[in-house]
Amino acid sequence: MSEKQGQSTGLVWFTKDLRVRDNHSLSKALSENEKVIAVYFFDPRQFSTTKYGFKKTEKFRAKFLIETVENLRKNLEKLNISLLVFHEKPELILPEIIQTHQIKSIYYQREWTSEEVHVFENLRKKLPDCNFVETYDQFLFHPEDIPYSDFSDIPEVFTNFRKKVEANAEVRKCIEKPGIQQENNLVENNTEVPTLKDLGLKDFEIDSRSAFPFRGGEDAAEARLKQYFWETKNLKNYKETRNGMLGADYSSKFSAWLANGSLSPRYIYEEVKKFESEIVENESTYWLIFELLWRDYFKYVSLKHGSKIFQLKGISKKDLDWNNDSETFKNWINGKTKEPFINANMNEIAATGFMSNRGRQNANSFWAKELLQDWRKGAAYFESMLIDYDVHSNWGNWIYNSGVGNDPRDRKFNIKMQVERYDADGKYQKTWLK
Ligand SMILES: Cc1cc2nc3c(=O)[nH]c(=O)nc-3n(C[C@H](O)[C@H](O)[C@H](O)COP(=O)(O)OP(=O)(O)OC[C@H]3O[C@@H](n4cnc5c(N)ncnc54)[C@H](O)[C@@H]3O)c2cc1C
Repeated sequence: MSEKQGQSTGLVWFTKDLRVRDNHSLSKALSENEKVIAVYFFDPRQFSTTKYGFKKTEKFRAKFLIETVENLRKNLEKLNISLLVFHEKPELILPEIIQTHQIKSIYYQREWTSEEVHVFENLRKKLPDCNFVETYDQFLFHPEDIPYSDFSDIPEVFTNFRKKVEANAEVRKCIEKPGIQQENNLVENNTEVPTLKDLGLKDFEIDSRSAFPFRGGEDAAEARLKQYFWETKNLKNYKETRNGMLGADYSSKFSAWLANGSLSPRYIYEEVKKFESEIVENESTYWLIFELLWRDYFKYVSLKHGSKIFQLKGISKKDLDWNNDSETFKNWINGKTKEPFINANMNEIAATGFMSNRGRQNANSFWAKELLQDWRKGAAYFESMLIDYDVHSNWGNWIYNSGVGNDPRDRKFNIKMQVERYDADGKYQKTWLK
């Protein structure tokens, strides 16, 4: 339905699409309803302790998320849209909101991994009269636009996927930020954004060595893009610097904002195209889009293979022998292995919630292919710690680097050679082995 329903109120349920710009659920709700309100849930399940004994979400991502939701609330308020915020399971609160505000339709980003689907399915059962409007809004290349009619046709090799997508699909244009609504669109809102303490976590100062010294939220994301592209023009050297490990500027650092949806990949794409026409078009400008295609690819891998990405065999048919030694795990996470380079990386993630792509590949390969430990425990630890945790990118990269995914070469990283190539002067290790 594209016309406004008489006096209807639509609810935008924000999940991992925490932005105002280029947000399809928000735009759709505004175009189809007289009034629109919004809601966000800090779901306690996301802050519980895992079977491995650590938090599902550690303080780094939690703080970033709090900042993101505060910023979203402010930006929505400027449009006269209220964001209700709860620290509770959605299925316990949504039915009441639906009733109080006489909501006919709920708009949200479509997800397909098991935990998210479980919540949505539960709600559909509880609210049979409600219209659930789902939109894929996390991709660069929309699922309806890629040249595969069925997800089962997605190739197992990234290059085959990339080439066909690049030749046959286009990135959809961003939609503009919505206009300001009438003041009577606002509703009474006594809800509060929880603190780290409310989520069972301790407050902390950002480590001065952090490669990710940024705040959460759409405003910070756009400021970072402006700085990386337009002020410093770092984008034009991205391909040469992207394998760096120290400082904020060797790579874009877009991942954390992309992961919670405060930055749209289509917006990045449009800005790259603008940069190419106004400043320079080179291998580096292309490479950022190339990396965003990797991001898409892991989403398509999980759409194709479902929960296999969380299972020991991954998407392979390999029955490998995996160990499960708790002392080895402790040494790995505490930076006490025999490899100083791995230790430095593990110290970095423990102190900041961030690790470079180079570091992640090495830490993963060492855990799974050198120590031969259950790769899922390593992936779960990264899920806990990473400020930019994304279910598809994390588990997809982990199966890829552990030999149970879609790396056609099944590489094991030679740590000594990696050090020679990426930390020959030892600066990175000196920074993180203090
Ligand atoms: C074991 C392992 C776990 C990972 N877990 C995550 C995760 O949970 N969340 C996450 O966003 N990325 C993950 N990555 C991918 C990658 O390491 C990060 O996206 C990247 O380091 C983030 O820094 P950046 O934004 O500066 O990247 P840039 O080099 O600036 O790249 C730009 C964007 O491209 C995408 N991208 C780049 N490399 C990859 C990749 N290998 N896979 C998927 N997307 C990529 C990201 O969205 C990134 O923000 C993981 C990689 C490995 C090897």
